[in-house]
Amino acid sequence: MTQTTAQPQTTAQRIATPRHYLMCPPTYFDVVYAINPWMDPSSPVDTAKALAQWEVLRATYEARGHRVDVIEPEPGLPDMVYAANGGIVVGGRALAARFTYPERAAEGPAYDRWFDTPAAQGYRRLGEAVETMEGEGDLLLIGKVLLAGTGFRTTPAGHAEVAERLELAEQGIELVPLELVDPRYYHLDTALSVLDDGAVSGETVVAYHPEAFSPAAQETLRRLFPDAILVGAEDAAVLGLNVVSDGLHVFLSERARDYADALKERGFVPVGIDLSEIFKGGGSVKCCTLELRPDAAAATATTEETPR
Ligand SMILES: CN(C)C(=N)NCCC[C@H](N)C(=O)O
Repeated sequence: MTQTTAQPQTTAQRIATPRHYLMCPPTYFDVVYAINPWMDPSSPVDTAKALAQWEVLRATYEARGHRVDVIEPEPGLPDMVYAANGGIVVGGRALAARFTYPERAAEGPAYDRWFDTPAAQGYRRLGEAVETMEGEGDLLLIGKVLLAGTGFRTTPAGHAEVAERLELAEQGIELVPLELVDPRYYHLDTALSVLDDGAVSGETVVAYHPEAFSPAAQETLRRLFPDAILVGAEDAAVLGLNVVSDGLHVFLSERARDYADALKERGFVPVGIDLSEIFKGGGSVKCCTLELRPDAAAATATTEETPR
């Protein structure tokens, strides 16, 4: 069970900061192969319903003031809706994914090409990864730490390539590997939510399902985040941890009830979303959302150069 208490556990001020997201409509979404335990090709998918649910998610972000860009979906790539897997963008540097399974291989080049479009102006296109690396599925930034999942998809060599090509050391970012051990939680973002990077509130907050991690990774998480929200089996099993947070609003599966209560106690505003069709492919809110993080230094320089 998710650990909750009756009283608010924080005095920290939660403040939403505007984000830039990339999403891909589920126009060609289907479950025609099984590469994770959630996928059952014999169970029918209602693509029109998936599209309607996805539109609600997009509109919900926009209503909260976030910018959403959309990548053109490609026929024959039914998992392309899971934009978070398409790459990783930190400090304006964009590295496209290299997928584990051949069924998704063509998504890497598709996401890479998007970084050459006018909407991607301001982001530096680094091309595709050479090593296996499934983007924000396994790589979650919190402040100056990049939490990096491994065990099922992204490899340690993929982590090393990310560190080098995104120039993490130069950006003052430390990569922290975390081993996943339960095949249902095959990507880091199915087992851990980044809720607050502490930039505004001064309090870094994550939530995670401890049993999804190796004993060593659990120890690392306890050390880094002693006040984390621990999410129980029931909420984890509806992919409740697969959330997007803007520092105040936490967009998550409407089925993760205890987790939503725990979020309220910590001063967040949970925003429940129904993605029941997209869930059939083994993903939820976060999977549909790639966060694009501009180069803060370049943005500051541009602001300073702008005549008043
Ligand atoms: C949390 N994220 C981004 C994900 N978990 N992605 C969903 C990927 C689903 C796809 N069928 C696959 O197995 O690759």
